Amino acid sequence: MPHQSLTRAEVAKNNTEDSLWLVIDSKVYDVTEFLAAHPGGESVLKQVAGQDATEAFYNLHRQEVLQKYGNLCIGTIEGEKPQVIEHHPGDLSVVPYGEPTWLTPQFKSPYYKESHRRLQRAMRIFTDTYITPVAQECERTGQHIPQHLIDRMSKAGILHMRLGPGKHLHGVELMGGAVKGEEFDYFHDLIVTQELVRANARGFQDGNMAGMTISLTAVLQFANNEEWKNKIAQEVFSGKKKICLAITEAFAGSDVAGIRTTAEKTKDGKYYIVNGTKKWITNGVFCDYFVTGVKTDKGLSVIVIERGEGVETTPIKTAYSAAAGTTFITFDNVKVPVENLLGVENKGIHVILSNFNHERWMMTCAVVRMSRLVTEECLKWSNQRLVFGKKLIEQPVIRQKLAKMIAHCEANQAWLENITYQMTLMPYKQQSIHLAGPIGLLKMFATRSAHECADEAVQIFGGRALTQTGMGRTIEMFHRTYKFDAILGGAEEVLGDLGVRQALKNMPKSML
Ligand code: HEM
Repeated sequence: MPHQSLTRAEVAKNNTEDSLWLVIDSKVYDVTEFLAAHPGGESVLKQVAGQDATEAFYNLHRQEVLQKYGNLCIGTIEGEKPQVIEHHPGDLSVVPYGEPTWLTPQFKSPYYKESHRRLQRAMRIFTDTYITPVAQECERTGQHIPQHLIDRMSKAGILHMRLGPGKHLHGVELMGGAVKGEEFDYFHDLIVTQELVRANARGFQDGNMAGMTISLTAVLQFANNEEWKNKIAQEVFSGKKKICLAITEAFAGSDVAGIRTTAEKTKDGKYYIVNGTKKWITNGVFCDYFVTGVKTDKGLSVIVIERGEGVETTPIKTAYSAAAGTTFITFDNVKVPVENLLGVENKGIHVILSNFNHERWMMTCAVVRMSRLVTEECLKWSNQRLVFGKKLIEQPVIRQKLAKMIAHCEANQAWLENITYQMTLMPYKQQSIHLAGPIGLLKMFATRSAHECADEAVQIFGGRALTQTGMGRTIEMFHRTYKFDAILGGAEEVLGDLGVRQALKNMPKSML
């Protein structure tokens, strides 16, 4: 039926299961054929046949449901204009606190320049258009990221940007010229991470090349052979090959020095023979290269192992989607050329530690943004949900919960931006000296905040926060997965301790 102008009287006539129309936000929907397929059942629709069902609908559904089922819409009520704001790719949230202050029109920020704003706009459109639909599908099915999306991200320079500022960005076209590679700083880096998170799929978020962000950096920084380094960089940045970091073992998590995988040199000194296992390796299932922590004769070393004979990867079932590609790896007499060593033999701890700050900072960017998304969901839901005859938000106890969540999000983003600003002014070595502690404390606090936000959000959403589809699905996912941020990249307790120990190094020797 063509889209038409209809009167409420005409709608009212279509009130049987043979022809069942209803009005939602001044638009008319013919749900006759949809009755049997409606996830909420037939009877509820029959109860509002021929009537205005706007209030009932928004009490139970997200606006996106109407966008998805747009084909059921047959017209608009004569002389009326729909009130509901539809989301278009690239749109900023209109929910208070739905965006950080620098993206809120009435506020200013000293940190962001025009190139940051251009990049943010380009990343938001890209994420909304290309990443979110794939992310949602993969999160649900557990499929790994498809090659076509990797290729598209590679072309847009997103894979390059994920590694943070550096020479690898020079001369690379980034998001159609939104920012020059030479100008790319840690605020651009923050923007890329925070925009990608909005795809709202925690397992996929890690499945989307998280392994690369923490392992290719080590190759670029510590490879001993320029030609070999460029080959790997080219293969990975073009999306043809995948790479991940393989440090953690059943025997050693945060205690990196405790790893047991061994690499013994052959008699001719040309190869390492690697034996051992790795656990919880993000992306490992689909990777070609493994930047691996091993025990050599006098200490810890890091070598790049290529998938081949003796390398076996099996998926590990975790609390988040299999889209992350979390793996158990077995190395069984794997022959690795000694040229694949990164940095200096037995000094691998430097290679591993040098990566940590950026990883932890990136994880903080992500969890802080995700906490905001959850807070935004709670604000929307409380303003839409009717219980005990009034909106949820009219209950003071709900407003208290929202206040706490907002305060955590704002505090974390402000601290994050402060640290990011320091990072833009310090070379990487200085960052390790001065910022390892503050970044550790920030990540610890951000995941404690995530814990608070997840807990309050579940109480606000009730049963829907325990359901993987429908209104509460974002809350259910966040509550199930925020611990990944609290454990990966250094557990909260380890990072808190690091922060205080680093601070103590700067305590004056004399008593104060
Ligand atoms: C064009 C009209 C409608 C469409 C396309 C639609 C679609 C859906 C979808 C996709 C769901 C699954 C949950 C979700 O994804 O959010 C759902 C659930 C539900 N729907 Fe509808 N719906 C429509 C109208 C209505 C109306 C008018 C009512 C009530 C009068 C209603 C009552 C329900 C109920 C009770 C559920 C279960 C929700 C829960 O327990 O969380 N639906 N609907």
